[in-house]
Amino acid sequence: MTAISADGLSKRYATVTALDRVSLSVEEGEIFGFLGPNGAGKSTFINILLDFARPTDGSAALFGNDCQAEGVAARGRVGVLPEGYSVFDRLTGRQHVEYAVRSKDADDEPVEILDRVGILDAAERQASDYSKGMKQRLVLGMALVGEPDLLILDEPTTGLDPNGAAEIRSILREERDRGAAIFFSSHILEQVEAICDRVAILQDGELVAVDTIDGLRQSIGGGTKLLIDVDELGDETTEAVRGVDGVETVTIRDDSTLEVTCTNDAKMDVVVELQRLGADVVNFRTEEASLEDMFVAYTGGGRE
Ligand SMILES: Nc1ncnc2c1ncn2[C@@H]1O[C@H](COP(=O)(O)OP(=O)(O)OP(=O)(O)O)[C@@H](O)[C@H]1O
Repeated sequence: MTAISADGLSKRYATVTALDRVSLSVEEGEIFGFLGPNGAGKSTFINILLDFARPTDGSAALFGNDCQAEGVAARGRVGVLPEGYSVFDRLTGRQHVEYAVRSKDADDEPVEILDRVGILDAAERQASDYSKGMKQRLVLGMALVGEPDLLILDEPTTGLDPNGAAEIRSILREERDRGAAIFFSSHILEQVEAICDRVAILQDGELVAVDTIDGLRQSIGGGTKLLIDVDELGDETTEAVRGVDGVETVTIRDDSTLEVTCTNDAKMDVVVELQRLGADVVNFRTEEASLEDMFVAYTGGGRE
């Protein structure tokens, strides 16, 4: 079933178009990554899903329930890790999860949830004394209560050490494998690349790409990037390569290596252009394009 569907969703503030006719859908059983530079409109999109903000045009639905007109029903099957979450001052970790179990009318065992998110040892401590990463694990644990059919997570791994981030990724995979949809925004491209089935890239309120990671790779040049070592690199060389038909991005690595993402057809043209400029090509190899390369290709350089 479709977990999230947005249809021509727009949000305008006085002088800013935060979202511009965004249409997308997220299905149950998939992990969907939501990427975009600062100010692209990611939080606005999530806020409309949760009915913290109202769209100017278009509509959004969760499991077929309109997020605004049927907000309570829409959010009934959803677990949320919001952007600016906070914890209650005097409650322990266990009491937080007990509260989530009661308010969702669920039957989860709080101790099992705390164990799953790796903070069982701190179950009886006041959550206000938890570290940032522990608070984040706690709020994620509360989101998992009641086996939601959709998890909406804002930056679920920020603030966690690498082992912690890997643990959270494996929880998200387990949730996906039991059939839930996971929709999350992230600054950490490597993490999105590691677990997402599909990715959306948002820029200036517009969706510039929605695809699998492999699909994005194909569309920016057959999935490869060229690494060309040249004896001398000047601005004019970079500019000339940028002007070759089919070239998407050109960056310089370590002063003497050109990194070029381009269509398959353009690969030879790049080398021919370098020779025409009199550059001495010392070495030439290809590498799989990373999500970061694709993000740069789609957004023209902005990175969160
Ligand atoms: N309440 C508001 N009033 C006016 N403008 C707003 C409001 N909320 C958001 N905006 C503007 O809408 C645009 C999108 O903001 P949004 O917070 O959705 O971006 P974001 O992609 O979540 O960014 P970040 O990664 O920095 O959190 C920005 O230009 C922002 O200034």
